[in-house]
Amino acid sequence: MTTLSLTKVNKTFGATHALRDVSFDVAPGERVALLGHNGAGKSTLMKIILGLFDADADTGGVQVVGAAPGSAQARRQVAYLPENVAFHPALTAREQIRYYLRLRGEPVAQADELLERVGLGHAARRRIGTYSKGMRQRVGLAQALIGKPRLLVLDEPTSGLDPVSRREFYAMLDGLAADGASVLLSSHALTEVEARTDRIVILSGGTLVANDSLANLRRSAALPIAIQVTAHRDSIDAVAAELGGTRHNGKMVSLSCSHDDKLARLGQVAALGEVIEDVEVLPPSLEDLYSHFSQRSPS
Ligand SMILES: Nc1ncnc2c1ncn2[C@@H]1O[C@H](COP(=O)(O)OP(=O)(O)OP(=O)(O)O)[C@@H](O)[C@H]1O
Repeated sequence: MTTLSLTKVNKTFGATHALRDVSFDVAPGERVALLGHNGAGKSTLMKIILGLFDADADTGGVQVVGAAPGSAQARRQVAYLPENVAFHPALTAREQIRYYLRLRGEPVAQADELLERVGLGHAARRRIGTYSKGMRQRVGLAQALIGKPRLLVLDEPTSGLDPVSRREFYAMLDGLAADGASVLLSSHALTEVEARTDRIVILSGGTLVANDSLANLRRSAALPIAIQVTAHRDSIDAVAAELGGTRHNGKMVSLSCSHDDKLARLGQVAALGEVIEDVEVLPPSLEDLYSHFSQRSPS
């Protein structure tokens, strides 16, 4: 069974068509990045999944762990982490998580294990008012993990975190996904989701314009691949004459080719033998793909 199933979801606010016929599924254990420019419809879609907004009547369907969004069954299985979490500054993380456990009818003894799991075991008895933003975000994740949710909906979960905290945050998500939880996260930080998610969904002006793995998006976009060839210094003229391309800094030649021509182009480079010092193949980045697909959006 899919964890999340969206079929032709529509949402209008007066004259604003925030979502138009958006359809995609999320499977158990899948990590899906939801991308889109400001106002693309990401938060609206998340709020529909959480049952905070109703989709329009002409929507095909929304199933959250097999139930209607916002129903008691769906709410038990879905966790939400907003971009900016707010907790009582005078409480310790342990007190705060125990409080939420009590509200959810779960044993309060789980608090220590949850905080340990998000890397806050050492600070569990410190007041949240003394925490950094990254630590507060971890308290939010510990709260989201109460009741072992099957779907985690995370709105810009790493915004404002430093690079190390971001990496640690994604490592925690990897562990949760490996245990079978599905993750749907929105982000504007393209480079970090590039490596840490299984599938990319791009919304543009409320319309879904891409929904696939990075590898498949690269194939379907067919954007040029860059090859950077570094020659030994006294050989650069010969290398440039043989390969063409653009010369840089007296040592390097940049080539651009299609996916289908890549191996033939690399063969030409390899045939030059010892005059080549190094070769780097740079596939289109998620940023390139994002611009490509976002611009293709129907108006
Ligand atoms: N409660 C609301 N009332 C009226 N219009 C709304 C409401 N919520 C969202 N919208 C509009 O719907 C569109 C989609 O907004 P949404 O907040 O979903 O975008 P987003 O992709 O989350 O943007 P951001 O990256 O800036 O958070 C926007 O045009 C927004 O102005």
